[in-house]
This record gives sequence, C-alpha cells and structure tokens, in this order.
Amino acid sequence: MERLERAFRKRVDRAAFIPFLNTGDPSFDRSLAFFRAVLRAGADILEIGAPYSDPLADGPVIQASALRSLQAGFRLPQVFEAASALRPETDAGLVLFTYINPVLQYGLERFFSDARTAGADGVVIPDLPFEESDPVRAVADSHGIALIPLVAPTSGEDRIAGICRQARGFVYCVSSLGVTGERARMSARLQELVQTARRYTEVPVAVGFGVSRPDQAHEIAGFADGVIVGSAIVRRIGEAVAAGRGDEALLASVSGFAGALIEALHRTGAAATPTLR
Ligand SMILES: O=P(O)(O)OC[C@@H](O)[C@@H](O)c1c[nH]c2ccccc12
Repeated sequence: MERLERAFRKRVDRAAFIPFLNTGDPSFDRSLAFFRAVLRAGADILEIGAPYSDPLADGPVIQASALRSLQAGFRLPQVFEAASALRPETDAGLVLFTYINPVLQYGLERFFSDARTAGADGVVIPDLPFEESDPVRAVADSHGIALIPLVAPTSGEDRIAGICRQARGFVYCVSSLGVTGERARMSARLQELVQTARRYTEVPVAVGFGVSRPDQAHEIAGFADGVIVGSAIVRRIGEAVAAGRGDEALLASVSGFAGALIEALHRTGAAATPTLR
C-alpha cells in the first residue's frame, strides 16, 4: 500500500500516469512486453487487467482486447504471473483489475493471498457494489492489498462520502457515464466530482474513462492526482495486431504515446499548486 502512496507523492510537478492494459493480449509474453514499455516510459502505477468473458463496463476497445487474450488462453493466475515478473523490475504500483465473479470463483482469500505474494499493491473491482464491499475489503486489508473504489458522476454526495471514507490506495473517479473508451470531451462536472471526493478522503484521487489525448490529460492533471488511460493505448495494440505488424514498431508507438501523455501531465502556472496534501 505504501508503494501506491509513494507513486503519487514522488512527483509534485505532475500527476501520476496510470496506464491500463489487459494481460494476455495478444499473448501473455507480448502483453508483458507492453507492460514493460509503459513502465520504461515512466508509468507510476500499472493497471494489470484480467480479461473476463462478461465485461459489462468495458467499451469496444477493451472488450476486443479481452477477447484476443481469452482466445489466446488467458487464465486468471496469469495476472499474478505478470505481477511477479514485473515486481523485481520496478517500484511502480501494481494494481490488478478484475470483475468480482472471477475473484469469487478463484476464492476470495486465495485471490488476495496470491495477489500479495505476487507483489501487487491494489485491486480494482468495478462491479463490486459498495454495499457488498465490506467483506472483500476485510480480506484485502488482511493481506495489505488496497481495495481501490470507483465513484461516478451519478453517485450522490452521501454515497461518494461513504465510498471515499473506506477508500484505500486511491479513489478512481469515473469521468463519464457508460463504458470505457475514448471521448472527445470531458464532462464539465468532473472537477466537481474530484473536489467532492477530496472532502471525504485523504487518499489521492485519480480520473479515468475516456482520456485519449495529451491535452485532456493535461487539463485533468490540473485538479486530480493521477490520470488513468486504457482504450487509447489498447487501441494501438489492437490495430497493430490486426495489421499483423511486429512488436518493434508497436512498442515504439506505445512508449511514444505514453511519453507524450506523461509530458502532458506536468502542471503549469497556477495549476501547479500541488493537489496533494
Ligand atoms: O479505456 P479508458 O476509457 O481509457 O478507461 C480506463 C479503463 O479502460 C480501465 O480503467 C478499465 C478497464 N475496464 C474497466 C471497467 C470499468 C472501469 C474501468 C475499466
């Protein structure tokens, strides 16, 4: 858990960069190479996705990625394998991203115990209702794993308060309604949502869903502690795979894009006032 805190605090000049990538897309080994590429580019926290056959919140890009991975034979323990392989190579935060059913099927206790052994720092479970999160958080806490909650623009203030008071690691603010995927514009209420969350928690607040361009990342960096980017990176992988392109050009494009996003996360002028306490 301290590693997540450090990931946010190590830089006051810019917001944390948090890329999301699915494990096993288009193969386990190639996905490891993509994880390494974004880490080398400067990712502060990695969201290690566990593809799932019924991904209700995933947009088309992440869904297609999950399908490629499942077709290549993805199994849940591969997220632990990925974390174990990366842990000795980086001090970035490692966050596993999975739906609740696979976790329950695997066994709650066993899942968090294996996550810990693999060197993971946190877990995001987007379809875990807050009302049912206590027992899961208790197991996560007992293994020193942060159960990172999500808040959405539709959440009322009471609900945001309840969620944020129980937050560990960071709060994931969903920028807009619907599923994951690139958006042309960000909701005007996003900054308000981040500010509301901050009233009820000391942990950092990161924003994800629909961030696809450096200028959007820059704007969010002015008021949030971290920016999560999934589809815009995963789309590049999908296109290269569809075109049968080799990994060398793809790795360069993934790192180049990650580098441009990181550059954009620097805070300038008045917005440079650290949002971290
Ligand atoms: O893809 P986007 O729009 O950049 O958003 C991040 C997102 O993909 C990642 O955090 C994620 C993947 N699957 C999810 C399901 C629910 C919430 C979030 C997610």
